[in-house]
Parts: sequence; C-alpha cells; structure tokens
Amino acid sequence: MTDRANPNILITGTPGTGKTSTAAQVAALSGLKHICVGDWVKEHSLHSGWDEEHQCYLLDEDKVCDALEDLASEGGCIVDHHGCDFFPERWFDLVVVLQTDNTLLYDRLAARGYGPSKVQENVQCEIMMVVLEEARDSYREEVVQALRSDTAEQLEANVSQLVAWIKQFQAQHA
Ligand SMILES: Nc1ncnc2c1ncn2[C@@H]1O[C@H](COP(=O)(O)OP(=O)(O)OP(=O)(O)O)[C@@H](O)[C@H]1O
Repeated sequence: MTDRANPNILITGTPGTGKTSTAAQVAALSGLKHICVGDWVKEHSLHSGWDEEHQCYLLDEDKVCDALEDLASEGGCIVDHHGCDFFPERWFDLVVVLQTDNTLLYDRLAARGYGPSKVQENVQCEIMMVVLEEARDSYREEVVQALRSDTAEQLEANVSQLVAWIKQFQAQHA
C-alpha cells in the first residue's frame, strides 16, 4: 500500500475523449494538481524535435519521467496523457481510460480542425481500444478503470466519481 496522503491519478485515452476536460474539473474540485503532459513537454522542452508527419512534438519519455518524478513521488497529481506505457507503474493509484463512441469522436476531432488522416488514425485507435489495452498491459488490473465519455452528463458523472474516489483515498491515508 502506498504511503502517499494524496493519490496520483492517470487520465488517459485516445485524443478527444475528454482527458483534459475531466482532469481540469477533478483538479479544480479536489485541489489536486493537473499535469497535462503535452503542455509540460512544450513548456519544459521535454521533446526531441518536431514530428512533421503527426504535427506534434516528439515526446522524450525519459525527460518527461525525470521531470515529473518529484511531483509524482509527493502525490496529489492528476496526469493527463494519451499514452500510458512509459510512466513508472508505482506512480499511479488509479488509471482511468476514457472511451468515446467512434462517431462522436470523429465529430469532435473534425471540429478541432484535424485533417482527415489524423482524424481517421485516432478513430481507428479508439475502435481498436489501443489505449485500454496499453493500460491493461502496463498496470495492475484493479488499478485500471474504463469510463465512457460520450456526453456532458457522463463527463459530469465521471468527475463526481473521481472526486469521491479521491476523498475516500484521503480518508484511508490520513
Ligand atoms: N464527455 C464529453 N461529452 C461531450 N463533449 C466532450 C466530452 N469530453 C470532452 N468533450 C469535448 O471534446 C473536446 C475534446 O476534449 P478534451 O480536450 O478534454 O479531450 P482530450 O482527450 O484531452 O484531447 P487531447 O488528447 O487531444 O488533449 C472538447 O471540445 C470537449 O469540450
């Protein structure tokens, strides 16, 4: 059992499933720190250049883990990222995988201005449940939880559930 007073939660899922929306609200309501890995990579230059094909920075996994180690060890982090297999397993008390209906996800990504191939690649990733599989391969079964994120009501319910889970963790580790 962890000796952290506050839990670390990883919120993962295909781009567009609602990680940042969920993590930001959970952080605001719980007082935990929201770490959007994509933003950290840009702000702290934790990358090894620009990926022209995918139009994003090439994340340097070792640099990201080194940069987050102290915060994660302390606890109280809500980490938001579309991948999950390179973080140390010991960091997370709960790994949430958000899932969205393919048609809804298509519309969300297209509304963002993603090009057809990027939309298709991400929708395919969701259909194949790539991130859920990655989470199940990387963390203990009891730590991984899949949550639907199709509607605003589900977003709200997921946030409430996670805030309640955090309070329970804090009470058990006080
Ligand atoms: N459960 C939901 N119901 C309806 N709309 C949602 C839901 N979750 C997120 N959205 C909307 O979908 C879009 C993408 O959400 P968000 O940026 O939180 O996703 P993300 O998974 O963090 O994406 P990325 O990995 O690219 O950062 C936003 O416009 C957001 O308002």
